[in-house]
Parts: sequence; structure tokens; C-alpha cells
Amino acid sequence: MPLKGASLGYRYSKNEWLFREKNILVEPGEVVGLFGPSGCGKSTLGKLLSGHMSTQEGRVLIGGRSLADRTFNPVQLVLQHPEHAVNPKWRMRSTLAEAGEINPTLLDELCVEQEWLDRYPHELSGGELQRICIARALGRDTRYLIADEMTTMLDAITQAQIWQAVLRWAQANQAGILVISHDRNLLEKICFKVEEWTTD
Ligand SMILES: Nc1ncnc2c1ncn2[C@@H]1O[C@H](COP(=O)(O)OP(=O)(O)OP(=O)(O)O)[C@@H](O)[C@H]1O
Repeated sequence: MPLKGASLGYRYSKNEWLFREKNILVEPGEVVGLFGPSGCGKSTLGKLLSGHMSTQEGRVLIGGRSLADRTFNPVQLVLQHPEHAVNPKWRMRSTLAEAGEINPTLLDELCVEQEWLDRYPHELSGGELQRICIARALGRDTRYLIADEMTTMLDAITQAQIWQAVLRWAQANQAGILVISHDRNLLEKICFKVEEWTTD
């Protein structure tokens, strides 16, 4: 069941079209990079593919069916700033529970300490919070991850640790990943192929 963005077009209010006729394909188990100049629309595309924003032109399909036809969202989006993605009034255990049952091995591989789960978001570092957001995104029903500058704010060791765990999860579950990043080294290291965003 590939994730397909077909002939996508998007414009913010009455602005010019940011892009039109944009196509993207991620196959199960595939890691695809997306590289392009700042402001070209990569994050917007990520939000369309994950159903965080509605399409204006074109369609997002998984195995030929639209995201809206499903009871769960199999395409999870993780952004750069985890503090915007969690409820500040919830302890991490409740945040994590949003994804249903989480595989304890995954938490171990992401180096999430049990003690963090009793804390509130402001009691964790950005990197610790991001690991929990990633664990939440990799729930049982997730088929695709859109990683939009997901590890940009982290040090090199943490970044490597996280990607190792995420790539292992993807391989074990035959899940696909779209990696949006300005870090060409990272993309070349982890992706099967890198799509260059071209403004036609
Ligand atoms: N909510 C919004 N309202 C109006 N314009 C927006 C909105 N969100 C983004 N934009 C504009 O749309 C364009 C594309 O933004 P987007 O975040 O998708 O680009 P990007 O390629 O991910 O950029 P970067 O690499 O800098 O993160 C930018 O010019 C941005 O200013």
C-alpha cells in the first residue's frame, strides 16, 4: 500500500499557488528524502500527506484509498519542535497513551527512561520530549512517518541514536518514511532516494 500524493496543489488563502501538480510516492519500507529551498512548500506537503491540512487540488492516497476513509491515521507527522505537539498539562504517560499500546522495546531503543513518563513536558529537555513524540508517532497502526526536520535541533549522537531506532522500526514493520531535511548528509546516509524539490 504505497503513500501517494497525486497532482497536489496548495495556496494559502488568496496567495499565489505555492505548488501545483506535485507528485510524490513512498513505498512500504522505503525511506525517501525531500530536499529543497526554504519556503518552497516541503512542510506544507508534509501536512497534506499526513492529513493535517486538507488538499485543495489533487489527492492523498494509501493503496488507492483516501486518508479520510479510515478510522485511524496511518500517516504520522513529527515536526521539529515537540513542545508544540503535546498538551502542556498532561504528564508524558498520558501523551504516549494517545497512540494506544506502545512497544516497550521501541521505548528502550529510543532511550526513553521510564521516569520521564511521570513528568510534564516542561520538565524534559527538547531531545527527551522529541523521543517521546516519536514513540507516540510509531504506534501499532502507523504505516508511514513524515519526519519534518525531526532531529534538526538535536546533537549528533542523539540524532544517530534516534534514526537507528526509527529505521529499525520501519524495517520491522515495512513502514515508509518521508524525511524532510536541509541536512544533505543525513538524507544521503539514511534514504533510499532523495527527491529534489524543483519549482517548475
Ligand atoms: N499558515 C500560513 N499562511 C500563509 N502562508 C504560509 C502559512 N504557512 C506557510 N506559509 C508560507 O508558505 C510557504 C511554504 O512554507 P513551508 O513551511 O511549506 O516551506 P518549507 O519548504 O517547509 O520551508 P523551510 O525549508 O524553510 O522549512 C512559505 O512562503 C511560507 O511563508
